[in-house]
Amino acid sequence: MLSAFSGGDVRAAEGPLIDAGLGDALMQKAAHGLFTVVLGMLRDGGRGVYGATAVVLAGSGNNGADALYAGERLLRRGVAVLAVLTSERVHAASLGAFLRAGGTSVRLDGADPGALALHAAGADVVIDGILGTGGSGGLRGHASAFVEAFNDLAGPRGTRSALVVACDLPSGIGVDTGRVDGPLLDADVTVAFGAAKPGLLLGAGALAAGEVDVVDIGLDLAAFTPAVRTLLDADVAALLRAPTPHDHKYSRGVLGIAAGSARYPGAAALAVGAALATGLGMVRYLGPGEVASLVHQRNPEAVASTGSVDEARSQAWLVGPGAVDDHDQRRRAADAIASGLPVVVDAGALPEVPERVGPQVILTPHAGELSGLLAARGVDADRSAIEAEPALFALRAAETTGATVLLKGFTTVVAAPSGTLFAQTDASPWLSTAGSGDTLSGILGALAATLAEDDGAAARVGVADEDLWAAVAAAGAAIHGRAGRRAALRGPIVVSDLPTDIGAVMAHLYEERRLAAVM
Ligand SMILES: NC(=O)C1=CN([C@@H]2O[C@H](COP(=O)(O)OP(=O)(O)OC[C@H]3O[C@@H](n4cnc5c(N)ncnc54)[C@H](OP(=O)(O)O)[C@@H]3O)[C@@H](O)[C@H]2O)[C@@H](O)CC1
Ligand SMILES: Nc1ncnc2c1ncn2[C@@H]1O[C@H](COP(=O)(O)OP(=O)(O)O)[C@@H](O)[C@H]1O
Ligand SMILES: [K+]
Repeated sequence: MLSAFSGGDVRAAEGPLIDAGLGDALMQKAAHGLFTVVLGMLRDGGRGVYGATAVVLAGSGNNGADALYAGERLLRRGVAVLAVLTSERVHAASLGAFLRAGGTSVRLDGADPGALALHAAGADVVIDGILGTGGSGGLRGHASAFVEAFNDLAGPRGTRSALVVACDLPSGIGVDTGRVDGPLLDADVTVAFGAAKPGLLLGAGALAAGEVDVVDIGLDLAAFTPAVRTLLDADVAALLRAPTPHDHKYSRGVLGIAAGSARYPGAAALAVGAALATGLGMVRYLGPGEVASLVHQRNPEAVASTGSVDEARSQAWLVGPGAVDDHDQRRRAADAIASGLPVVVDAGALPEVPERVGPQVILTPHAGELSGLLAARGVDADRSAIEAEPALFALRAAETTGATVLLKGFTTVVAAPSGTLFAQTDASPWLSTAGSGDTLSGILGALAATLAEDDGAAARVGVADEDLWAAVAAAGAAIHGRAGRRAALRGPIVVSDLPTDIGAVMAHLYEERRLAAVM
């Protein structure tokens, strides 16, 4: 599990060490970690170390100091390093050490930002030490002009020649929110000190951070609660429930699915296919006969009926994908939500959610649907406001409804009503295609059905019982994202092919768990 701690908590954890006179040692550890990552990137990129060129962007605070001390270490390995001082003030000791090691520095104010940006764009590595956890709001003044010029000249990440390494976080992102106001340097790698910060895992901040590498600087965060968590493969694998020789189809978990309608029959087929590929005892499909026929063309193993929720005994429910303008499907959605069983509520069923439910109800809105859900409860937030601060609004919805809320997007944010947050950035943008959400809901439904009666599941993944459904939702997003990445290797994603990739991801996860057990 990757756990992110708020900027305030990381500072509080540093407090006793700084009081004990270890502040400088912490900074040296941070700088050493940053230096080590940069060395690795130069070597892996085939650029070599001796004779390489680097630009250190150093702001007024300790973040600039970390970057300058890393620059000092690079100089001693034969890298030519220019420090661009982005503020009027600079940490004197680190600049002194940098200059004594043979570095050159230039102040951004008074210099031509375009010329410096051109130099940086031609360097092998740019270290972004403009702002760290002490920053507030987007980049301002000279730093902002420099970054805009660099982005214009160097081009987007992935195509530019300079590697950008963010020191602790990409300067200018909201440390705790991932909110981005104004220009930023998109990092290839972010080297986070002591712990990841929430902004590295959320929304636009996660996009800017690139790969996140956490360097241990000796902080003890045991007394603090993570602000955001990301499940890694091992966590998802630990959560899964594999069939045992004593199982039969009913004990493995039955998922009832009330999805699809005359208008959108395909959504039902996609959700059923994804649920079966995730693995479970049985899918009971409830819906119009013509939709059931379509489901059966692809998945004859689904058991279909036109009956009610009460007549279809299941361990969990999935309601809503493609279910619009259909009175019977609306009634099934309301009944499933009222059943007290775990239920995944998507798309057309979201308006059926009553004022107050429990965390076993997993809502799966995208930003537009969340806007509608909140508006119906007197909270005014349009789509762009939600996209700018996804965690804030997912939490708001979870607190207001009592449900677990999975907010879809580039990063999937899951909020439990307890306040626990997960963020998953496993997906490929190729997943942004119609029907993709229907497969996510099928995966979630299958996980819910297999884990509904598994008392040990929360402990296996290391969360409190009350947060089990949030962890299940995060695991579903991880599986969906991984399957999407795998599918995208073949070309643009065709959602109806995704079950093959879901099955392969599940096989990989079970294998990971088997290996973990024998180690
Ligand atoms: N503490 C420790 O022991 C350790 C800490 N560590 C490191 O310290 C970092 C935190 O350092 P920090 O607290 O000095 O804050 P940091 O972000 O570098 O600078 C803040 C200054 O920037 C300015 N400013 C603010 N907003 C701005 C804006 N939008 N645009 C432009 N300027 C802006 C503002 O100055 P002002 O503008 O007021 O002059 C403010 O005072 C942390 O991320 C990690 O890297 C590691 O070494 C491990 C040990
Ligand atoms: N830019 C993106 N990068 C990665 N995944 C994305 C992106 N945009 C959307 N997704 C994912 O694609 C799916 C889209 O779901 P949704 O909007 O409900 O589609 P539909 O209703 O057509 O099935 C969600 O799982 C979402 O997280
Ligand atoms: K930074």
